[in-house]
This record gives sequence, structure tokens and C-alpha cells, in this order.
Amino acid sequence: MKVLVTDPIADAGLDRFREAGHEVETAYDVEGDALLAAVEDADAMVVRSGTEVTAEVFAAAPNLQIVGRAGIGVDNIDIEAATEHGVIVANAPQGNVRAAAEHSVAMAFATARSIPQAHNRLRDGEWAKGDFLGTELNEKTLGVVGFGRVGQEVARRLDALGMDLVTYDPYISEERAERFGAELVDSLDDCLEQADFITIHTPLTDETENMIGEEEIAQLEGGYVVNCARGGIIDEPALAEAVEDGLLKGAAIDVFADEPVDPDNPLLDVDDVVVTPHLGASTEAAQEHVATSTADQIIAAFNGEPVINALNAPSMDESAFPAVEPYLDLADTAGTIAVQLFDGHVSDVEVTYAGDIADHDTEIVTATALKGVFERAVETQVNAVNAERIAEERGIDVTESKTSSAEDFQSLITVTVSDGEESISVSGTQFAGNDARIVRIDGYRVDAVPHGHMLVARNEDVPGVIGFIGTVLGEADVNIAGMFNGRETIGGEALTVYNLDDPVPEETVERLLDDERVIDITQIQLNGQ
Ligand SMILES: NC(=O)c1ccc[n+]([C@@H]2O[C@H](COP(=O)([O-])OP(=O)(O)OC[C@H]3O[C@@H](n4cnc5c(N)ncnc54)[C@H](O)[C@@H]3O)[C@@H](O)[C@H]2O)c1
Ligand SMILES: O=C(O)[C@H](O)COP(=O)(O)O
Repeated sequence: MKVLVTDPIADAGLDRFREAGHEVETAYDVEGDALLAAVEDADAMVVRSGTEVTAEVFAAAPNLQIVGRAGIGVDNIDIEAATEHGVIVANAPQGNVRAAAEHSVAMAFATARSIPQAHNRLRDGEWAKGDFLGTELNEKTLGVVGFGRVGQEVARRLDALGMDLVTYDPYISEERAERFGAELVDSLDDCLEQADFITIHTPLTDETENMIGEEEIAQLEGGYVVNCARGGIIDEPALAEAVEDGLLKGAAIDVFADEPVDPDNPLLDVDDVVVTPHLGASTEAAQEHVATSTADQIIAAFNGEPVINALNAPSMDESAFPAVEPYLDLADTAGTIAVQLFDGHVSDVEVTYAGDIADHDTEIVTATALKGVFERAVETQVNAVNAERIAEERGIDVTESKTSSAEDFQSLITVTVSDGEESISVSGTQFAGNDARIVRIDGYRVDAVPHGHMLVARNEDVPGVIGFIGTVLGEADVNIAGMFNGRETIGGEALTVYNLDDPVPEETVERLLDDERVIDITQIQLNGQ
């Protein structure tokens, strides 16, 4: 597989790919047409915040399976477009949390004690001791906006340094805030009014974009702002003006609305604003961690294993995967057989789990069954990432049901497709040793190996019909490798599944259908064969 790395990551991550036998191409600072050309034959991409992974990038990368974000923020990746194209997006949300928290604390001290400004003056030969009278963090109130992984780690550290904590985060509980010694307030206004320092730790979303504007800044009068989350959350000209005018005592900013930051950005021109070039995650430990975690997830995706931090695909606990893995191909096959045998317009898909498999998280199995149903019907690549979306777009209802009883099987998966009136069900199981079998089609008990060329015949249950079908196939030089006949009542209707060594020519199918004892013939094409 070819892995395109477009932002610098630690060597440990690059080595993981090479050790696993994959090709690594690094192309830093590429954009526009150069990026589209570079991604053309890539099976995976690794990015940090420096690469905009747009819908055009996905459209230009037909082989792309996964984009790994060696870090947390994914606001530079069009996840909607990724899902459309069936591409997994995964990040590394743990590896740089401590680095970002430490940088936020460092930035709070840097602005409160004017460390960079004093440093510069001294380097210029000035002993400006009298010009810098700082603010202690001790006994001040810290307002943490966004109390997720980084926000909590910042709270923990600054609590230990004697700060009082309030937090604004509409998506956490009071208990969670209390566990970190913080008071959860109801509004951003409450937070700003109480705080001497605010530190931002939300993602950049439609809701948080420009969340801190002129009015909000005014409420923090005499205070400090730290932003090591994302540019675009704070109105940059308004912040620059507030610090310049002395409304705020200072600000420390690691992230900018446009990066690399424009030299004309007003924040770069204000003495009491401390700036760093998006360094929150830039420690050796963090970079090694996010690079290896991202590489491991990409390699897992290549191997068809679960991607732990996938943001747009069914994810699952690594330890739970072995129990469901054997059912993935089976679900795909049951879905593809069901849809090929069904004559109507599919409006509903039901995936039923019976027996042991019902005790497991089957989200990824259901998504794979949907892939089986849709793979032949849509133009785009279908996989577990976008199958649910494809169903939704087509107005198809998907249900998953579970029951403990699996007849005499240990586990049974049934995929039923229906148009609301008529339906067809296909059930499969795994016998010992990963021996997959289709054991029921439309109520008929069968025992078919889902492999190669399959033909499903419905015929009258009368003497001679199976011999007739065998003879016609033989005359067309199609060898029967195996067959299984199921029927409900003697002399009624029967269903026979044939495993064949070759596909059946169309004229041979017509010849079979010309016989009045043959009700229907369907050649099944299995996915990936
Ligand atoms: N400067 C850096 O190098 C650096 C490093 C790591 C993370 N980050 C950034 O830090 C931010 C936080 O990362 P994280 O891992 O803690 O994310 P997280 O998802 O764990 O936490 C984000 C928190 O923000 C809250 N939130 C969302 N919308 C909100 C709103 N409108 N108002 C208030 N709270 C809101 C969420 O409920 C959540 O608790 C992200 O933007 C991330 O990209 C930057
Ligand atoms: O979201 C993140 O992980 C940080 O902002 C780090 O971004 P970077 O990997 O571009 O340094």
C-alpha cells in the first residue's frame, strides 16, 4: 500500500509503515494541483493541521481508504466528503493532550509575567526590571471554555497552582466539572464575568466560530485570554484592539484563523500579546505518540481490522473484534445474495443476529451487510464507512434485531431485503474452522458454500427437473462443483443452489427458463470474486 504523508510526523510513525511493508511518500507543503497529483495513487494519507483535505482531494484519490490525522483537530478535513467516498477519517486524540495542556499553562504564565517581552528587552541589552509588574495566577479565577480532554488537564494543573476554576461547556455534567474542582456555569457570559483568565479548549465548529467577539472580550475587562485550541474561535482584530487599548491585560495565542499566520495579522503587532506558531502539540513525546498511533490505525485499516479512533466509520473495541470478524464476509455475502434474488425495489433492510453473535457489538457487521446489498447498485465505492449513509440517501430503512435462539446453529445472521410487501431473506452461519455456509434462502433450508459462481434455481418439485438442469449445464460445458436442494413440501416448490466452476452463458439460462418446470433462475455474483 502507498501512504502519502503531507505534514511532518515523527520518524517512529514512518518506520511503522515501512516495517509493515508499506511504501511511504512524503510531500510536505503541497497544495492545489500538486496535492491532487500526489494523492492520485495513495491508499492512505497522513496529515496534521497543515493540509486541507477537501472534497477535491477525495475525488482525486480513487484508491484512498483512510486519512490519518496525527493529532486531534480535524477541522482541516472534509469528513462529509470522506464519508461520501467511503474513506475513513481517524485521529489520534490522546497523544498530544498533555503537551497541549502544558503549553496552555506555559502561555498563561508567559502572558501574566510578560516572559517573552522581558526576554527580548534583555536580549536587546536593556535591564527593564521596572517595566514588568506581573499578575500571579494564584487565587485568580480561571474560566475554562470547553472542558474536554485538554481543558480538564489544564484545569487539573492550574487548580494545583492555586487558581479557582469555573467552566463553560454545554455538553458535560456538573459532576464531571466538580471532579476536577471546577464549577460548571450555564453560559459563556457567566464564565467571562467571573474569570480573570480564560483559556479556550473547544473544537472549531459552526457553533464555536467567532464565539469570543468584541462583546465577550469586554466582559473579561482587566483579564487575560489564552487560546491554544483553534484560530477562528476568537475574533482576532477585536482581541488585538482590546489588548492594545488596555481593556485586557494580555493574551497568549498559539493558533490562528489562517495558518501559517499572515505577517500583517494585528495580533503580531501588539506588545502584550504573546504568540507561538501552533506549538501546542510540538513535544517529542506527543509527536512520537500521535505518529505511531496514526500509523497503527492505518495499518489496521489496510488489514481490515477496526480503526479505533475512526470518526466516520463503525468503530469497535479491538478486543471485541475477533468475535465478529468471521461474520463480516458472511454478512456481505448474505446481503449480496438477498438483493440479487429480490425482484422488487428495496425499501427496507433488516439484519438479524441469533445465538452467540447477538451478544456482541454488531454495528460493523450490519454496515458490512449493507455494503453487500448496495455494492452492485451504486456507482461509488461502497464500504462499511458509507453504507449507512447510502441507505439513508436512498430512503431505505435499516433495522438490526437480535435474538438468543439460533435454531440448531451457534450463531446465525439473516439479511432480509423487502419493498414493504414482498421480501427475501438469506441466512448464513460459520461452522468450526471459519467454514461459512448459507443455510437458508427465502425459508428453504440449504447448505451452500458461498464461493465462486453460484446459481439459484426455483423449480417445481417433480422428478427429472434436477437432471434436466444438470444436463443443460453440462451441454454448456459448465461443471457443477456442488449443489444443495431444499423444498418445503413434496411436489411443491423447491430451491436449488449450485456451485459452478464457470459462469452460465445467458442463452443457457434462457434455455433453462424455457422449461415450464423451472420457475426462476438467478446467477449470483459474489462481491470480490
Ligand atoms: N494547539 C495545539 O497544538 C493543540 C493540541 C491539541 C489540541 N488542540 C485543540 O484543542 C481543542 C480541544 O481538544 P480536546 O482534545 O480537548 O477536544 P475534546 O473534544 O476532548 O474537548 C472539546 C470540548 O469542547 C466542548 N465544546 C464543544 N462545543 C462547545 C461550545 N460551543 N461551548 C463550550 N464548549 C464546547 C465539548 O463539549 C468538549 O468537552 C481542539 O480544538 C483541538 O484541536 C490544539
Ligand atoms: O489538533 C491538534 O492535534 C493540534 O492542534 C496539533 O496540530 P499539529 O499536529 O498541526 O501541530
